[in-house]
Amino acid sequence: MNVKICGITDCKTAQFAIEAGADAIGFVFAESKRQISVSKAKEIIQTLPKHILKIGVFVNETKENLESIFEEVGLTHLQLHGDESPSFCQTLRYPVIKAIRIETELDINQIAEYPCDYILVDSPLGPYRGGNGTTFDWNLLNNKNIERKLILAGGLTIDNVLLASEIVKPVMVDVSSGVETDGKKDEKKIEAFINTVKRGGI
Ligand SMILES: O=C(O)c1ccccc1N[C@@H]1O[C@H](COP(=O)(O)O)[C@@H](O)[C@H]1O
Repeated sequence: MNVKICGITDCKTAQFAIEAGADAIGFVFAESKRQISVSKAKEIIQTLPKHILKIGVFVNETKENLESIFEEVGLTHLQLHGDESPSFCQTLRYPVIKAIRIETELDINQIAEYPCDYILVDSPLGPYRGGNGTTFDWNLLNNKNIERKLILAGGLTIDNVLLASEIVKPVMVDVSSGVETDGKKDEKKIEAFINTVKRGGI
C-alpha cells in the first residue's frame, strides 16, 4: 500500500519522508496552518525524484488557478477538498483526487458520480475542510465493492492505520496531523507511520 505524507513545507522533511519510503508528498495551497506558497512548493518539487507523486491540496479554487499552479509547480495530481462538482472535475486537464467526507451511507453514492483518478475518503468532523486529525466510521466502507482507487485519510496514526486499511482497503493512506508534534512535522512519527504501513510495525 502506498503512503502520502501531506502538509510538507520544507525540503528537509520532504527528503526525509521519501528516504523513509513515502510514495507521495502533499502540498496544501488552501487556507491552512500548513499552507505553502507556489514558489516554495516549486523549490521543493524540483528536488524530488520523478516517481514520487506530487499532490496539491485545494479548496474551491478556480479552474484557471488550479491549472496554472499545477503547471508552474510541477504537480502530478490536484486534490480537491471543497464543493467541486463532478462536472467541474471533468473540465480539469490534469489528474484529480476528489475528497469526499463520509458521514453516512448516503455519502458513498457520491463516489460513483466523480470521474476522477482517485477518490479520497475523509472525515466530516472538524472546523476545516481537511487536515483536522479526526477519523470517521470506516465500517461504512467495508465490503462495499467500490470499484475505484480509494485513498484513505482522516486522523490516521500508527495506532489505527492498519485496522482502518484492513476495513476500507485503500490503495493509499494519507496522513498529516498524525505525523506532527505541536503542529510541526515530526520525523520520528513520519518514519514510524511509514514503517507501520509498509512493514506492519515500527
Ligand atoms: O492539511 C490541511 O491543513 C488541509 C486543509 C484543507 C484541506 C485539506 C487538508 N489536508 C488533508 O486532509 C486530510 C486529512 O488530514 P489529517 O491526517 O486528518 O490531518 C488529508 O488528505 C490531508 O491531505
